[in-house]
Amino acid sequence: FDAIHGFRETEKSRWSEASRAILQRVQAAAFSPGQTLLSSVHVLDLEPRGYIKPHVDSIKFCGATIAGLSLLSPSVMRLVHTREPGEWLELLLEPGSLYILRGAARYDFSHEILRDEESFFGGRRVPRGRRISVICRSLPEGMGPGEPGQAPPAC
Ligand SMILES: O=C(O)CCC(=O)C(=O)O
Ligand SMILES: [Fe+2]
Repeated sequence: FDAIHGFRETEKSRWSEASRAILQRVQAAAFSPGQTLLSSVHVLDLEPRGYIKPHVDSIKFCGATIAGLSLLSPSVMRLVHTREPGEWLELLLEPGSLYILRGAARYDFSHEILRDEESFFGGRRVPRGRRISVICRSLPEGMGPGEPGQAPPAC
C-alpha cells in the first residue's frame, strides 16, 4: 500500500475514557448496529507535505463503511468516480469534522487527500499543516472480530 506519502501511523485499541466517548459518538453517527467494526482504530499522522494518492480501500480488509475524524490542519479530500473520471467532488475536511464513506462513495469513487500545492477548495487555498486522522472501519461482511484476516496497518 504505497498511496500515502509523508506519514506515520498506528493502530490503537485502548483509549482513554474521554477518547472512548468521542469514538462512541463517531460510531453511533457512522455505523448501523448490525455492523462489526475492526477491533482497532487507525490513526494517521500526515506531515504538512504529506498526502494520500487516489485509492479505494481494499474490500478484503475493509467493509462497507469508513468514517474519518480530521484533526489539526484542514485538508481537501477529493472523490473521483472509478469508471467516470469526469464525475468528482471535493470535501473540505475542517479540524473536528467527520466524513463517512459508504455506498457509492465507498465503492465507486476513489478518495485522496490533496498535497499542499494542490490544496484548494472551490478556488480558495487551504494551506496544509500537520493533519491527524482517526479512522474507523467496518469489517468485511461475514468476518467476525475474532476471525483471521485482520486489517494491515493501512487498509
Ligand atoms: O486520512 C484519512 O482521512 C484517510 C486515510 C485513508 O484513506 C486510508 O488510510 O485508507
Ligand atoms: Fe482510504
